[in-house]
Amino acid sequence: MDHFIYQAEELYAEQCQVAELAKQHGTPLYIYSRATLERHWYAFDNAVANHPHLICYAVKANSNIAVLNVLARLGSGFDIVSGGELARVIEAGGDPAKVVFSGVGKTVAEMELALEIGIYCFNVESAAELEQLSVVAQRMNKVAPVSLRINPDVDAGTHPYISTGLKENKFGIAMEEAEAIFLRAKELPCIEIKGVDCHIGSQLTEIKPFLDAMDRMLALIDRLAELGIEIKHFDVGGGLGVTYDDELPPQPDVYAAALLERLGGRDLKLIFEPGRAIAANAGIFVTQVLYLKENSDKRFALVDGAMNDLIRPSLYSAWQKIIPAIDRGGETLNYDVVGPVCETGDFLGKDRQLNIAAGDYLAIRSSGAYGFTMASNYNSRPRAAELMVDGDNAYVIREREKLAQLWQGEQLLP
Ligand SMILES: Cc1ncc(COP(=O)(O)O)c(C=O)c1O
Ligand SMILES: N[C@@H](CCCC[NH3+])C(=O)O
Repeated sequence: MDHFIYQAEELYAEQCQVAELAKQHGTPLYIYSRATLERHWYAFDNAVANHPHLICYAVKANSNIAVLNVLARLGSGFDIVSGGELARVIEAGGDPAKVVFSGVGKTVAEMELALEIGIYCFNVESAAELEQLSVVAQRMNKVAPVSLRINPDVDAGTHPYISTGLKENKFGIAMEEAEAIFLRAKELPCIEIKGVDCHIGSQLTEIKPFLDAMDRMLALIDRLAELGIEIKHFDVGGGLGVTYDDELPPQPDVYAAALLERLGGRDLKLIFEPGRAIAANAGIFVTQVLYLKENSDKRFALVDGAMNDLIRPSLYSAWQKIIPAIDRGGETLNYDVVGPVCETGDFLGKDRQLNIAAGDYLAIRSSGAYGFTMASNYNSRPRAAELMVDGDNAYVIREREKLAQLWQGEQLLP
């Protein structure tokens, strides 16, 4: 069920009219739906209800503390990749005992913070990181719970920039080295082996690469058992895709059922790290048309939102649906929807059929994940405001940045 639908010609976010919210709060503006976030989270949790599991929402997708808090209230765990994300989880009321810490470049300070707070486990991505973590844990008189992230070398069939499970990618430990590094981990007194993990890429729309990865990981788990290394959990990572256009990715229940079948009777807790599948279609990005302009044979809609607010189209040539907040009906024209940033690559969508006039509001759909979290202040543009709707209430969950925040922390020379 979609919570961003038209009632007559007006687009609604749950029971709030989008154009009204835009008028009231200004644009550019992110709007998230609480009901959608919750429904998406439960889709994962219910899919594995009969098996020991933990759903660790990938904070990088959308890290607003109100979003994290909504999920924490459901009992969600969190997948983090920095000390900053850990701090957000704590601020949002998340349970550190349900946090997994991924990432190829954890610093000593981040390790210390996570050990101090007491997280569920570190997803260690190299032999060097394991040694560093062991030193830090020993110094702090703590035991670091770890999983080793293994690179299963499967082709996720997604955009090269968001594919992570191939040998040539920087992520994880090569399968050939896995056993040796596990044996080393077993020797280290301040390291406790908990599990294995993998994450092969993002926006996967087929189940096969997940199953290929799982087969390789389960074979590894069996080999480790022969070496006397007991694996308690298997973290399958995130990566399940969403519908931006006409993709038909497997739903979480179908995906989970396939994984559970492959798991056989193994006594392994399953951890999932979904980001996009929970947040993307729980959000829209709203922008106002400033000007319409025609150059030779091209028509442009210049809007007040830009690549600094939503970089996916510019960075990955990602396609996201663009719809009017109030549908005028009638004849449409072909537009490139572009922002005010001084880059040719600053566009939100190309070749879109729209019937619009200056002043109209447009909603860019599927913007709840990797939208605001990838925003910047490029061109000294204050970052957008964020709202969360909950039924017929809308809450400001992040104020629009003020101009003075642009140079906060900067200093003139004496
Ligand atoms: C280790 C890890 N886990 C989870 C995710 C979340 O991925 P997605 O948003 O595709 O579910 C990512 C990002 O791709 C990741 O790198
Ligand atoms: N930022 C990417 C996803 C990257 C996933 C990070 N591991 C996107 O917007 O599609």
